[in-house]
Amino acid sequence: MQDTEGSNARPFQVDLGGVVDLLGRHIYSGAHVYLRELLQNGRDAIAARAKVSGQQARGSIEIFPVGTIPDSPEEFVFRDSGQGLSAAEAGELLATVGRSSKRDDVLNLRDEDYLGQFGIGLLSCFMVSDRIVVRSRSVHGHPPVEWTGAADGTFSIRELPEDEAAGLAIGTEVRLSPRPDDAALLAPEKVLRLARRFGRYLPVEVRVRRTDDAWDTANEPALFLPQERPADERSAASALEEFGEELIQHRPLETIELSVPATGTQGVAYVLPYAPPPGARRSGELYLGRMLLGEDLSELLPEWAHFVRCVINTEGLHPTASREQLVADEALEYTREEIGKALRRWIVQQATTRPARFERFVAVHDLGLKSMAVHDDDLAAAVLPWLTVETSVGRMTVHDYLEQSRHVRYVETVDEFRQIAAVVPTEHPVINGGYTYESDLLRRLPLLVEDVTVEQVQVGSILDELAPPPMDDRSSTSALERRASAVLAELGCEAVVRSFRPGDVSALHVADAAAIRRIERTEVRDSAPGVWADVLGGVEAITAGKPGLASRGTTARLCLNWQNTMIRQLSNVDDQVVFDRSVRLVYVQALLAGHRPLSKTDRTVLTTAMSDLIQLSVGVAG
Ligand SMILES: Nc1ncnc2c1ncn2[C@@H]1O[C@H](COP(=O)(O)OP(=O)(O)OP(=O)(O)O)[C@@H](O)[C@H]1O
Repeated sequence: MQDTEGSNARPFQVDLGGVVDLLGRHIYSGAHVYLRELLQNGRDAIAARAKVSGQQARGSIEIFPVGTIPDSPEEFVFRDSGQGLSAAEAGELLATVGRSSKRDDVLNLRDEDYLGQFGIGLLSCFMVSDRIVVRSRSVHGHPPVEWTGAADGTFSIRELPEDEAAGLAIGTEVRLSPRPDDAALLAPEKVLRLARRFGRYLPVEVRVRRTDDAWDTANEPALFLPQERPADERSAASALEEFGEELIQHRPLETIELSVPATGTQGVAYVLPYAPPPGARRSGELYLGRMLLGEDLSELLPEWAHFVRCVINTEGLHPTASREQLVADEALEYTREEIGKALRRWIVQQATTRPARFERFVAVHDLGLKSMAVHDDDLAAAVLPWLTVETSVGRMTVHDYLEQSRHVRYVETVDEFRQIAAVVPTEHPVINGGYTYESDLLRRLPLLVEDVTVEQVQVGSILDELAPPPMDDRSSTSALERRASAVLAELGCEAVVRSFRPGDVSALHVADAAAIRRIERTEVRDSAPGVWADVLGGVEAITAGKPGLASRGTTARLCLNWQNTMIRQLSNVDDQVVFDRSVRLVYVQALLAGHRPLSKTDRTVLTTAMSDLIQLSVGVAG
């Protein structure tokens, strides 16, 4: 192995301009983070001073945006009352990229009392200024010091004579002279906004100087943390609710407290009073050591937690170098799981102890709850009874359905449901399992609720449940079936006659999933040109050629209702043209009643049949 300590060993050279460019373009989301990094250094220095003195003094940060210092209007000044730096510390810490006093370099761990750890934060000031001047007076009594760093990669240090350091209290002052293009980022309004955004919950006082020599305070109580709420329970609850209202711009439906002590994570989840759009991000506010880390909580919240907006502070999780995300480590995974458990616990508890309020919650977040319940048996068992389903006798909760019948019948698709919903006997309603997650949940019902059986109903079998016409009428109905089937053959449909309620439904168009797919293929093939039509034709040929996939049994059926007066009259029509056109109209009407879109052929059938019938009746009348 080569001896790196030999005479050939040389230190790495760092191109400061390149590093700053790297920070600005690839690590930080923008130059505005310079203020966050300064706030964080100030906060850490104040924490370090409190450790040294053993006192819990609050400490303060004062920011003078550009234009607020009368004799130096071009300058931006940031002051903290932290522990300060000696000349030796400034030389070592401020000018060494990657050197931090806040990390255990052996274990490479962040000291949890501090936010910094990477030793790059101060460099972010070079994104807005070509020069950084740090003046500092150490709590340890060292002489005051001035460190000046330049964007060209050079720095100088000098001890400040007391007359020059007059007015420099214990702590550190950072002076920036913004480049003209970046001056707006250091102007009073912007600075106050950034100070509030990143630092409003910091445990140190943060004040921003105004042009009229007054101060604005950036701090606000972190009401999402229990220790910062008013002592009396009522005011605490209403303060928390108001806080949520400001966050989500609506009155939250419910408020859920979150706490994961092992990672020092605490906060609040507000239940949204509206269903978020599908694919909405899990957003909110995430603070690390009470400083804003970001607004995207997708790493910290379980995937299904779309129905809440959270404000969370963590002391124990680790930031990435950008300080805008969390490191995906075990601690993060553990915290996400614990938050997931807390949300689930809340749901289960609400379902069992506060049914009325829970019903309100379910009404808004039905879909979100279904998506959660699909992967979680405990949750599913608790919430399923409260979820609503569409049945052939109207919308109802699963609980109400089970009150009527412990045998659950459902169809797999919305199409199938529409075909048969009108004719299913009311005493055995069928559930529409075609909506997202519904069939999955229904299939698992017997595992979750005692004494329940589930049956997936095929539309064909519903047809079989319908009564055949009375024996006495069989010769008429058989003839009707034969004649109507002949008319419908070219439409890929077969006629059957049954007797069912309600009598005003003249016919049902019944096709199971395979038949519907075949019909759709045919429709697309007929309207698609060239290659695509050939491909679909090929599929047709394959399914027709293989016994297992044979299109026999995938034929759609038109089920004529013998209880319907018009159908009975139809069986007496001798005129073949009138019969033909009428059957076609009944067919299209049944398609429309089943909410099936009309294909080009169907539309032609409809218009031709209508105009023929009109001509015939005009002829009869004339
Ligand atoms: N205001 C300050 N008061 C006292 N020491 C400071 C101050 N600002 C910076 N330092 C010292 O300089 C070191 C380097 O600071 P820098 O902001 O570059 O990195 P960091 O805060 O350690 O880590 P990070 O990159 O995560 O912010 C700090 O670790 C700290 O010891």
